[in-house]
Amino acid sequence: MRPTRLPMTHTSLHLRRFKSDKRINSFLNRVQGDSFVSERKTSLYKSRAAFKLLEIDAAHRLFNKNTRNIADLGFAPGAWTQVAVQRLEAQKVAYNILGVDINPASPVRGCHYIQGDVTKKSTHARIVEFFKNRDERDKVESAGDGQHLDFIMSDMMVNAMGSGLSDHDGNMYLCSAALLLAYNQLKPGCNILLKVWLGQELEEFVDRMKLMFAHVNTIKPKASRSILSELYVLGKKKYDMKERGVTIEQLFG
Ligand SMILES: C[S@@+](CC[C@H](N)C(=O)[O-])C[C@H]1O[C@@H](n2cnc3c(N)ncnc32)[C@H](O)[C@@H]1O
Repeated sequence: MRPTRLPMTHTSLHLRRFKSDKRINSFLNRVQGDSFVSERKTSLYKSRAAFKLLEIDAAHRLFNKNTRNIADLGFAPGAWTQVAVQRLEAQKVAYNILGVDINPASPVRGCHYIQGDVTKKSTHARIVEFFKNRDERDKVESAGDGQHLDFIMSDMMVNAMGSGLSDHDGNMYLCSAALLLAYNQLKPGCNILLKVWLGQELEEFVDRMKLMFAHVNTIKPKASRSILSELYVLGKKKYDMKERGVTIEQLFG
């Protein structure tokens, strides 16, 4: 009998990372017993990541009438954008959501997507251009020094196979790139949500965030598997960097 082939879902793509049958079986056992994966199969979300964001939103009200311009960094396959759309449409908020991912992806209906590496200056320039054009079209004034973003969410994670960095180091690098975008483009008073990976640089990273945000919370959603070193950090109410005298050098060395 021919072996049953798994469909090419996100899960099966992950399976390519496991070399032995033993590791594949142990992964499958874990995933098959995971209620959030079962829930995803019956929901419309593109990945189980949606449930983490739904949980954080339920506790912190991330999406509201003041979150019009949103950058979704590490967008693919798009579940976080789906959640944002759902939450904003429920509140009748007009939105501009731009998904950015280093890998190819399809945009979510009503939103936009660009393929780009968030650690590259050129990608930041494309993000700024997108929101600048949207604000001009919608006749919305930018804040401070031409800031356009109302919320940044980043679920970015390095591909351990290709980056040559450890999960923690790679993740810290991505988070710094997201924080730099926030320094330059997030409006004062606005929030950022970042996926972080436990490790030795995390404390220092959170301290840096405290120079930028009035409140910084560390969150472990139930939907994030407990065995993973994954956490989320929410920076709330960005300070006005100029007014506070916080320089880019202080933050990024
Ligand atoms: C956990 S997945 C994100 C899942 C997504 N939040 C969702 O709801 O569907 C992490 C994503 O980060 C992306 N990523 C990793 N490094 C990146 C980089 N340098 N720039 C942009 N995206 C990156 C990966 O391609 C991957 O799609």
